[in-house]
Amino acid sequence: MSGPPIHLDPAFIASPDALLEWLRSAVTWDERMRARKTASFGVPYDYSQIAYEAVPIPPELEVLCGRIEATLGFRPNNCLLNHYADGASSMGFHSDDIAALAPGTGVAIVSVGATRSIAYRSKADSSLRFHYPLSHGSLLYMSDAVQREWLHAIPKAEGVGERISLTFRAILK
Ligand SMILES: O=C(O)CCC(=O)C(=O)O
Ligand SMILES: [Fe+2]
Repeated sequence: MSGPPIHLDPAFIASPDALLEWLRSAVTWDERMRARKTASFGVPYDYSQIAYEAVPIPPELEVLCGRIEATLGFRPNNCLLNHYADGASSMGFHSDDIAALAPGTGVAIVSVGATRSIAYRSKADSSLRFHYPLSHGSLLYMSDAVQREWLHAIPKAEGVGERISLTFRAILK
């Protein structure tokens, strides 16, 4: 049985330490969500029942939008950050809202900090499960087809430190 047709590049970011340092110093975190801290840059976006206002994308993230465009063929206009303080911070099984995305685009996730696993469960057969490590500096791409056919989650992990995920989308305006 084959897993979800994801694209995973474990070494997409040349200097992930510098990106993590910049995020730690520059980002003002939103604490409206109980499970983890978030922050949104770019066009307004409603995610998980929270409305994020428009915030200019800083140059440090625009560079990544350009690299994602060169690699995946679409330019994101929103970057939603998730801060997992430690292994107790997690995200349950879900699929992302694809109705809000530009046609033919998906969700690109850059990870920095502690390696966490992303778990997939088939919507058609819940016994069909896969997981992949999201390492410091990696890029994961999930097409709209992945979202239609699979759920994904970031399970709890014992004894790991801080991780930040940067989720890039081309939101329809
Ligand atoms: O933190 C991650 O890598 C997963 C993020 C995610 O699934 C989401 O923001 O919808
Ligand atoms: Fe997601």
